[in-house]
Amino acid sequence: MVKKATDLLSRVRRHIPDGIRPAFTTPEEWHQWQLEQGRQRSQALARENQAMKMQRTFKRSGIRELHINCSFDNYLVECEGQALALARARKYADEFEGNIASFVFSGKPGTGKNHLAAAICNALLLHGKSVLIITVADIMSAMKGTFSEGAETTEERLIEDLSRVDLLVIDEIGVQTESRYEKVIINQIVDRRSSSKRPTGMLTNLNINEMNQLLGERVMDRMRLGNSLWVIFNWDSHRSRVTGKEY
Ligand SMILES: Nc1ncnc2c1ncn2[C@@H]1O[C@H](COP(=O)(O)OP(=O)(O)OP(=O)(O)O)[C@@H](O)[C@H]1O
Repeated sequence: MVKKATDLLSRVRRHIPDGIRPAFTTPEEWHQWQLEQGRQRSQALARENQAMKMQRTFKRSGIRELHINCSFDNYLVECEGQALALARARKYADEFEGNIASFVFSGKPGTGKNHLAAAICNALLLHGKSVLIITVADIMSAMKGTFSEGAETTEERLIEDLSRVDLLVIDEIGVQTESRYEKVIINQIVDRRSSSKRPTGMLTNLNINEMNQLLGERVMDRMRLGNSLWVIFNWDSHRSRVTGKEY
């Protein structure tokens, strides 16, 4: 078997142009290469299954329609704050691999918090990561749905699913009326994600003190793990200029 593989490899090698380095040169390297390919394929499949499950549960994929084409390149910079927010978001995406740092984008409506969060997620998707941007309201209605008769999933499984996405961005923190259940669920998600070294993004109109008050010190402390990113979006809303046809 090894001899056959060696013969085949030496025949193949004769046809490889000079200067091209093959992925494997010995039967052992070939075997390792095949194992690695298999591992990558099964990871891709698991990711795809998870994305489909998310789509079924939340009735949509990781990024909402309006933000599906948001990128770093189509974020307009007209003030220093925007330039800094853009640079920091871009750096966050570049340094995502193996990083446990979470981020909080806080500030006025329409300033591009979702835009830059979607740009981060779109960049990560290109690198095969799983992402989900979801509002607190959507999380809560999915959670409440698990209590109804014949529900496909359980509260525990839903929390587990939300904890496994490579980057989960929770939007509209502080929009809902404050409820104890909501606080407990966010606490559990952030806790589980941080203990499995997965970062969480948060988008909010609240300031840091209000976030501390709403979510509690436990959650906010976990959000500060590692080299976490906090950006304040304090310029004017861009919404009146959106036509829906720009990208
Ligand atoms: N600097 C910008 N360049 C280009 N488009 C922008 C910029 N800022 C915001 N937008 C666009 O304006 C719209 C509103 O922005 P976005 O949804 O990111 O706001 P937000 O800060 O998340 O607001 P809210 O707090 O109300 O959820 C989006 O369509 C977004 O793509």
